[in-house]
Amino acid sequence: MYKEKIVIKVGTNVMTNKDNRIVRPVLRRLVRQIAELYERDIITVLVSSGSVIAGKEVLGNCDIKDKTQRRQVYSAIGQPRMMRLYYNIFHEYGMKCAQVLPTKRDFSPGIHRQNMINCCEGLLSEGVIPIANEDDAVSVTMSMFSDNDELASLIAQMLDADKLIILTDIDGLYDGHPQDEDSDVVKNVKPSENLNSYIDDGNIENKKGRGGMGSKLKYAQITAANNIPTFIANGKRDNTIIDIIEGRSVGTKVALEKEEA
Ligand SMILES: Nc1ncnc2c1ncn2[C@@H]1O[C@H](COP(=O)(O)OP(=O)(O)O)[C@@H](O)[C@H]1O
Ligand SMILES: N[C@@H](CCC(=O)OP(=O)(O)O)C(=O)O
Repeated sequence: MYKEKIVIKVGTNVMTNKDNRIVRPVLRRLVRQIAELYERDIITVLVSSGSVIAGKEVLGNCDIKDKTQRRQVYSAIGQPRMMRLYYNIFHEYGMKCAQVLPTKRDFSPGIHRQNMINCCEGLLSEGVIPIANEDDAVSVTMSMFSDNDELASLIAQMLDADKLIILTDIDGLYDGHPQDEDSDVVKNVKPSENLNSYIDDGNIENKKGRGGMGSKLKYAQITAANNIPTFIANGKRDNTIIDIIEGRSVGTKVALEKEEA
């Protein structure tokens, strides 16, 4: 019914500045491109991180010592804040959005998975953009995704998307340390290639989000192996999504077939 159905994942690092504040123009640029695609009959499912950092904006430091409980609390506070931001911006563009908060259980074969499919397909059929995030408030241990890169990959596969675009704060996968002058963005990657030696996620404990580039590469390769071309690209740049859709060489493309250089 639409010409194309794509899944876009936006990470915490994309939407925050160095002071960990959410940067509204970044969200506005993202929604502007989703609205432009909608006019071209391309519908988007958005997977957005940000609830934990948004909760920190509201609450500041908190006294809860347990890490899991702290994440639950920050996220429960921050998720409606994220949705208010998105709701208002989509509204400015004359569009509607909706919140979908799955846990990993919702992807096990059976009724939960079918409920998810029904909900997402129903929203899309009404021209409403589903905005998914892990339900961090209740998802702990067994029901947790490794991060939203995994959630985005599962949604793309579940809905048989035409493309998955993983937006982060860097131009793509680099073939060495990203800050090293000799490192370049790897343009094309196959699902079977082992490029783990390129990954340098450092001290993951101190990160704002959860995933790291290792996770993006892993889930991009899993998604691409299921015949869904997947892009890892810079969401801080102005027109990244439109450039990818129009076939320009942007970021790292992970796909079964490599493009000619
Ligand atoms: N080989 C690599 N190429 C690009 N980025 C890398 C690489 N190794 C590690 N990284 C790190 O991965 C980060 C992006 O992942 P992450 O922090 O999870 O972002 P997000 O919040 O967008 O999910 C980059 O900012 C970069 O520091
Ligand atoms: N679900 C969490 C984000 C988890 C996550 O995967 O973060 P990121 O690596 O920034 O995409 C949140 O909304 O804060």
